[in-house]
Amino acid sequence: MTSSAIIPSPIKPIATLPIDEGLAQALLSSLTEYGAQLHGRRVWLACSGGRDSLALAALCVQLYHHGRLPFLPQLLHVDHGLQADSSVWAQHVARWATAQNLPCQILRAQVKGQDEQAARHARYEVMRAVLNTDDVLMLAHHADDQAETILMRLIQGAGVNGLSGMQPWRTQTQGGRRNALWRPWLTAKRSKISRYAQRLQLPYIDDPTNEAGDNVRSGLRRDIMPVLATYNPNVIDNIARSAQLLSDAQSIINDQAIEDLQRVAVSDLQLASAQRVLNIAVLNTLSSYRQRQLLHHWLTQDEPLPPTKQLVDEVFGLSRRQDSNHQTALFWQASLQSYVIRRYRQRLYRISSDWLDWLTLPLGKVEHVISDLTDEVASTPAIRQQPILMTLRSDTHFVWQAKIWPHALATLLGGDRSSSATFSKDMLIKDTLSKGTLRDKLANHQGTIRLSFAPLARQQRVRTVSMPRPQAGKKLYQTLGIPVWLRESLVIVSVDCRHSKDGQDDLIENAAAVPILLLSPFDCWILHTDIMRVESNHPAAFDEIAEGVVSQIMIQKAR
Ligand SMILES: Nc1ncnc2c1ncn2[C@@H]1O[C@H](COP(=O)(O)OP(=O)(O)OP(=O)(O)O)[C@@H](O)[C@H]1O
Repeated sequence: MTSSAIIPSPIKPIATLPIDEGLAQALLSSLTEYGAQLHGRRVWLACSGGRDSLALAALCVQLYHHGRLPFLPQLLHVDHGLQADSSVWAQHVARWATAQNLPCQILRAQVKGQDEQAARHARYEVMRAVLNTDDVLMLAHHADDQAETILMRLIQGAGVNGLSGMQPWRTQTQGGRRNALWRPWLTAKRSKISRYAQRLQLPYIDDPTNEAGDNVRSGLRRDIMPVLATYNPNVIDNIARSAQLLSDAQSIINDQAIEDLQRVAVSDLQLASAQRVLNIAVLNTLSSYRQRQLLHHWLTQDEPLPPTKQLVDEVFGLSRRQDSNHQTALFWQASLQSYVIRRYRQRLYRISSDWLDWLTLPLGKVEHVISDLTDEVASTPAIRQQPILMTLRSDTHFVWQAKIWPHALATLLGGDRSSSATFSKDMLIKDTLSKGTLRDKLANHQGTIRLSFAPLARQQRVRTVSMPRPQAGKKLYQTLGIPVWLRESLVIVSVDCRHSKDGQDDLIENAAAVPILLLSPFDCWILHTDIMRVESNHPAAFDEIAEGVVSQIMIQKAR
């Protein structure tokens, strides 16, 4: 309730007045249906002070007083501060609650904008801040509200989900906290609630805009619903029944989309809400209506509101393209954050703008010195489990750490004698360099080994063990299948060796750092060098040497 209202007559206690059995049944049967979810949870009631929510609060008081309701909800009233007298309404609700022995909290919302939508948004925001995880918030929406909602959505072109109307029970998670909205009166008619409120002489606040007809909802209420009732007096119940049927249909669609998504999502490239990836080839095995449904579901993950049909159609179109132009980027400003949807090769990416921004942050140079690889690799299994962890890039949203496993590194460099590697000494690359060279030192683990991590320069030529010759820039990205947005996030890991001279560590003369690995946040490639004992047909044996670990930092909103 946001507009000027009429402040009503005196307040009377209602606990012992007669109960409306029809309305009580509506509430109690919803209580039975959601009893398991309600068990042990704190229940609040959002009370505008209007007829419906005051009547629901009154019924709760009465049923509780008669021992038919096991809890008494606490009232939450939101003062939108949009009208000069809104604080007077707030005081009125608080006084009524006190007279009924109902706990009540008055909250002040900061509304950005003037319309109903802005007020509703601000209202839920401020109420959510009060709710603890798993709390339940009762709303007084009723069958007439439901019918109006469905008609409104119908003329806006909603799909099955929208035409399912408001759900009697809906859980929502935001900022890491989960709570539930409960609408126990969706089967109760407005006319019944009005009669009940009058019988109890409830001092509700009358909001004249409800009947003014100057917005879509009140226009439908005033002009359309009475006309529809002349065709079928059960119009409200019938629309509610259609909504229920569509709600069941939506559940089936959701189950199907979840099942399809499990097959089509590329799970090793998922990064919570930052990056979600689909395999287009698998997507194409589904019928086109299931593909569209899956895309709708895929886009909506991590978001409270679905994308438009137009966006789903555009993403569908993108997934169908066969050409090698990967420049198309579809932008989606969703409720919680914005995303870009892109296609690269046979994959579809939904990338959050936080993640895209993070991918452009500069990469620092970092080093790690291993004093004795054989010590780090010592044969106890526990130590073998300890990776070298290097932070390559981090901000308040994401941290990228490279994990290097010393035992795999030792094996790769050719000298882990404790390793049970399948490679024999014979497989070491032929020793053509003189004693005391870097390779020799690495192979014998004399002195210390320095690992350095530096961004891959665009013109830097690199040869992975599966490439016949070194490549740089675009050619390299294409060979390795690195999408455009990951190209500033490539790191070269190099190794060089110091040897002990009079107890001092010194860099070996002319022993330049040798690049051994190329890392991206999701991949690791072993590079071809003559110091390593890996041959191109055996790269898989060293898969375990390194991995990129990117963690998403969940920023909890301060309460
Ligand atoms: N200012 C408010 N403070 C707390 N809850 C509210 C407020 N406004 C609305 N609500 C809750 O949201 C529900 C739906 O809002 P809506 O705007 O349709 O209600 P209303 O017509 O203003 O009030 P009512 O439903 O109480 O007659 C209400 O039934 C009530 O539970």
